[in-house]
Parts: sequence; structure tokens; C-alpha cells
Amino acid sequence: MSVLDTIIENVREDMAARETAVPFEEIKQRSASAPPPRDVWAALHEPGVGVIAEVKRRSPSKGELAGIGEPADLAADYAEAGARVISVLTEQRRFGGSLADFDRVRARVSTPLLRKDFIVSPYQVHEARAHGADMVLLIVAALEQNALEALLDRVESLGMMALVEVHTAEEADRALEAGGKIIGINARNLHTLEVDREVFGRIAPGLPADVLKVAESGVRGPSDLMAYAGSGADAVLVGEGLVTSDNPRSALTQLVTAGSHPACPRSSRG
Ligand SMILES: O=P(O)(O)OC[C@@H](O)[C@@H](O)c1c[nH]c2ccccc12
Repeated sequence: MSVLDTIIENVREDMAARETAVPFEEIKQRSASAPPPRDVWAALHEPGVGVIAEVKRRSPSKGELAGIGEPADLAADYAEAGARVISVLTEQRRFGGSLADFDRVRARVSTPLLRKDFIVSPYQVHEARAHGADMVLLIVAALEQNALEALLDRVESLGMMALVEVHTAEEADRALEAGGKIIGINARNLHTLEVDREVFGRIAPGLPADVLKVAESGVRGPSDLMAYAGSGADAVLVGEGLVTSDNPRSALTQLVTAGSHPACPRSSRG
């Protein structure tokens, strides 16, 4: 079994436990009465290469990344430094995240929030919305085509947007076929956990112009952001490079500054 398969098996177990406590009909109702989602599309269309900053405690490849005492403090730093969207990992066993972390962040910042998890069931989509998510991650490699399409429809029917994550050109075709509008190209292969920063440049040029392209993983600093921008990235998603920095706020400020610099390819485009 690959890492991805094991993670998903565990995610399903944990979800079953939550669903016993809060049944589907109840979570559906909570999602319907949550405050309306924020406009992720507009946030990501501002000029310059935007940064999606991630609250990430651990990773399967590196283990503990940072002792994040209060995720809301980190998120407040991200918001002040100009994150377009803040991503909060809610997967518990490998990433040390939780919906409790998500709630703390939601209570503190008004920035659009991405629920970063391994979403395989409509339950998790309603749960994300009930907790105030504006965006959710859908990983193509984790989903059959009909499940991907059904989940994407459900995400949009609740007024949220999906970051549809791919790692190969074939997965990118599936993402487009399903109607994905924001495509995340992950440099990390979720089966082997290896990072290859060239993957973005191989896949992005084949995507239509009206699709938002997000480069995920492996951004260590402004030069990686610039390289992704040069290959057509509209935004980058950064976790480890920020949380392991001595000063995440200034690390993010440097990325945001690079992303809006006149030398950055997307700076003059809307
Ligand atoms: O920490 P990094 O290398 O900056 O990567 C962030 C993000 O891309 C990564 O956390 C990620 C991308 N896709 C995922 C899917 C599930 C969990 C995590 C992820």
C-alpha cells in the first residue's frame, strides 16, 4: 500500500468516528447555517503571484516540523503579511492537524481559509463548510473520476471552491474534465513523498489560460517562487518553508514582496 492509501484508510476511520457523534443530516444542517463563504476566486485574482500560507505541524516525510503553540497566532501573522488564502491541515495522524486548529484560526482571521485534508466523502465537504471553510482540497490521485466530479459539484453547490490537486499530466486532464477551475500542481508525489520542482513546469503550460494554477510544495524562499512564476504559476502554496522559519511572518513578507515585484511575471496581470 502506498503512503496515500494508508493515510486515506485512517482518514476514513477517523471520519466514521466523527460521523457517529455528528450524523450526516446534522452536519448538512450546520453547513447550511454557517456564515457565507469568502470569495477565494477574487482573492487569488489580485495582481501578482499570491501566496497560500499553510499551518502545518508535521509531515509524513519529515515528522515534526514546528512546535506551533497557537495556530491562530501563526495565522494572524500570515494574514498581516499578506497571505491571499490560509491553508490549515486538519488531517490528524500524519500531519498533526485538527478541526480544532481550523476553528481557532477561523475565529481569528478573516482571510479565506482552505481546509487541507484528504477529502473522500461528502461528509467532509459539509463539515468543512460547517467550520467556516471557503475552499477545500480535492486530490485527484485519491479519487475515482465520478467521486471527484460529485465532490467538486458539492463543494461548489455550497459556495466554496476546490483546489484540485494533480501530480501528472493525466491527472491534470482528469481535473479539467471534472470541471476544476483552480488546479494545484504538487511537486510532491503522494505515493513516494519525493519532491520534484520541475513537475510544475512540465504540466502548467498544458493547462488552459482561464484556469488558476497553483504551485504546491517545495518553496524554500523567493527564488523558488520566482521560478514557479516564470513557469506560469498564479499562486504558490507554502508550508514547511514558513513554519520552520525563525520568523514566519517575515519569511512570508519576503515571498509576498517577490510575488508582487515588477520583475515577477504575473505582477502586471490581473
Ligand atoms: O510544506 P511544503 O513543501 O511547502 O508543501 C505545502 C503543501 O504543498 C503540502 O502540505 C501538501 C500538498 N498537498 C497536500 C496534500 C495533503 C497534505 C499536504 C499537502
